[in-house]
Amino acid sequence: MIRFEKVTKTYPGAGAPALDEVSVDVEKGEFVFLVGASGSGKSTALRLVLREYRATSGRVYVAGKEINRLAGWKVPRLRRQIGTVFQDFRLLQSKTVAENVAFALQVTGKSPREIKRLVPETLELVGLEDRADRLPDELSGGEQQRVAIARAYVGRPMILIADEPTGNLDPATSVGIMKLLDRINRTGTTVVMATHDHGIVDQMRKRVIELDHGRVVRDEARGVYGFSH
Ligand SMILES: Nc1ncnc2c1ncn2[C@@H]1O[C@H](COP(=O)(O)OP(=O)(O)OP(=O)(O)O)[C@@H](O)[C@H]1O
Repeated sequence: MIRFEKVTKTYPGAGAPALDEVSVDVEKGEFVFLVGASGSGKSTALRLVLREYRATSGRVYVAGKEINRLAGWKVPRLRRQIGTVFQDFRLLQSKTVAENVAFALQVTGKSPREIKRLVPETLELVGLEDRADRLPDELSGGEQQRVAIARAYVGRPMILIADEPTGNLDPATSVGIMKLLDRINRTGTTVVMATHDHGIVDQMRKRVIELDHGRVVRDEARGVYGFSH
């Protein structure tokens, strides 16, 4: 589903590359934690998958397509197949929960009928059916992150990318968010999550890929966060 072949990304003006000849292969339906110290290249790897940047060298494949070569006008279609969740939720503050989730479908041109079906279904999946008409600032952090996950998932993407999704949440709330991501993964969605959260990684026992100065230094099935951090 996601394949990096000797991918190097050097930001303009930077000395060392942010990613240095990274090769990894993530199969459809996998759940992968991306770990490593701050600055090790995790976000850069995720942004390459979204074609926010192009690799300086090497190849990035998403669903079999080499996305460095993708024409600019095809990038929105690529991104529609990838849901994204971030540490800071990024909800539209003037829209209700249901409107935030619906908006993700409206911009992709889904019909009002489809939207009417998918939004309540997805809010139920994330356990927020009774919050549909609230505004984001009337919700707890954990609830806001559930809205963000609903918005990321409502279009049924092939891939869900989560960059520090539990970074602003307490441990108990984080566990709930992880259960939700696990449930989404079980529907067949490939999940890649960058995190500093030792507790979560150790508890979930999923594949762990560790980056250090832009290089893959560990890739383990059912791994733990690691001992060196
Ligand atoms: N837009 C950018 N322009 C220049 N350098 C950048 C840019 N984004 C990241 N970098 C550099 O690339 C390296 C990798 O950064 P990246 O954000 O990918 O790391 P990270 O592992 O996600 O870190 P964190 O855990 O703090 O989010 C760092 O040295 C960073 O300073």
